[in-house]
Amino acid sequence: MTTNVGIVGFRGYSGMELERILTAHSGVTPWLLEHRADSTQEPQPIGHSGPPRIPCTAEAASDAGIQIVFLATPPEVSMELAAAFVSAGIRVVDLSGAFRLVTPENYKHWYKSDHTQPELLREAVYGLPEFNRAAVPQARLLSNPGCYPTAANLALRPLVQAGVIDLTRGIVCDAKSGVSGAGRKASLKTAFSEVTENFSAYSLLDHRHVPEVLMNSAIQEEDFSFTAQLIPIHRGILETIYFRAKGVTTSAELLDVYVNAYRNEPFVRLYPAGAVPDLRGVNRTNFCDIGVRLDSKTGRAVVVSCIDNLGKGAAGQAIQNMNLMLGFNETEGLL
Ligand SMILES: NC(=O)C1=CN([C@@H]2O[C@H](COP(=O)(O)OP(=O)(O)OC[C@H]3O[C@@H](n4cnc5c(N)ncnc54)[C@H](OP(=O)(O)O)[C@@H]3O)[C@@H](O)[C@H]2O)C=CC1
Ligand SMILES: CC(=O)N[C@@H](CCC(=O)OP(=O)(O)O)C(=O)O
Repeated sequence: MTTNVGIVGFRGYSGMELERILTAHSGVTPWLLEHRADSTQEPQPIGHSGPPRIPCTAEAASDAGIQIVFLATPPEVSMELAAAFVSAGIRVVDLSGAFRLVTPENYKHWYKSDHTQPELLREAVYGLPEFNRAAVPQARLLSNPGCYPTAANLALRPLVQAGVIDLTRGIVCDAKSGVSGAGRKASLKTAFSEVTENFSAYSLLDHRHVPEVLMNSAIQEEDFSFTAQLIPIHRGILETIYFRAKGVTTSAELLDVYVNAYRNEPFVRLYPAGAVPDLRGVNRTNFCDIGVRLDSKTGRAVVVSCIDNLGKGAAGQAIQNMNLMLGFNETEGLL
């Protein structure tokens, strides 16, 4: 007997990745929730029509016995759908930024539009299991973290908590993302000729993922500089994080902070002191790979944190959260 789960936004990049992983998951059966019948119907190979499709309504999902719905949709769409599903007693895992920022004012400031579901926003559980695993199983509305913040928070929070960053000298997070991070919808920014053999920075000083890093790693805005950049690859996020160390003098000591924090974490992999991970190592996985180097003479430190934006940055992490919500082994379907 498997549990029925639904995917809205299954034609998008995160939705497709959800379908791919959930199809191979031993405990669930995915259903596709069709939000509009006029969307392009992509041809299916003969004999491989994929999961069943039903209309994207709470009623149809209830009739199909769906327990959890994944929303791989833009934030304004997620807000409305989350309200409808939650009030029908169907749990939601939302992949958008709609429910990550705690207050409607903060949401409006960074996402430039009003929040239409302030009560649900208060109730939502932020699902970065490495930091708040205990709250995830009971969530009715699970807010899946953003891609850049996942890589940044997994790298920064243990170091801030251990007090080994000299915050008075600032942190610089130089972040690079593959083009799938911008979604599948056609745009000039992501057109092949704009992206290929190119490399560009965007959203300088006001990227909407900044507050998500600050609130989860207890860093002040004035101490954190973040720049998002687009690199000509399909998937992957690599963040190079620079700071001055405090109270530790070797790469091994800095690495030890991570070893202690992530000893029992199945999805955070640490590289030996001085060695660094790369994007190929995390491609199509739910891992976050971290490497560190500290210059003993000057105290300058560099951390490299890598994820697949569609894996640990979106669908993989959403399924890790689903596993906790449904009482499965946390790694089911993901290793
Ligand atoms: N891409 C990434 O790396 C990450 C994305 N996210 C977030 O996850 C969400 C999905 O992202 P991504 O997969 O990249 O986006 P895509 O642009 O690839 O896909 C968006 C999906 O949303 C659907 N959609 C659009 N409008 C509506 C609507 N009015 N009602 C219902 N469905 C709608 C689209 O359907 P159709 O195709 O039929 O138009 C499409 O399937 C976004 O909020 C994004 O910010 C979060 C972390 C990482
Ligand atoms: C390369 C690229 O454009 N990446 C996107 C990732 C943001 C994203 O997915 O946004 P939410 O999860 O917060 O909705 C961006 O920088 O806006």
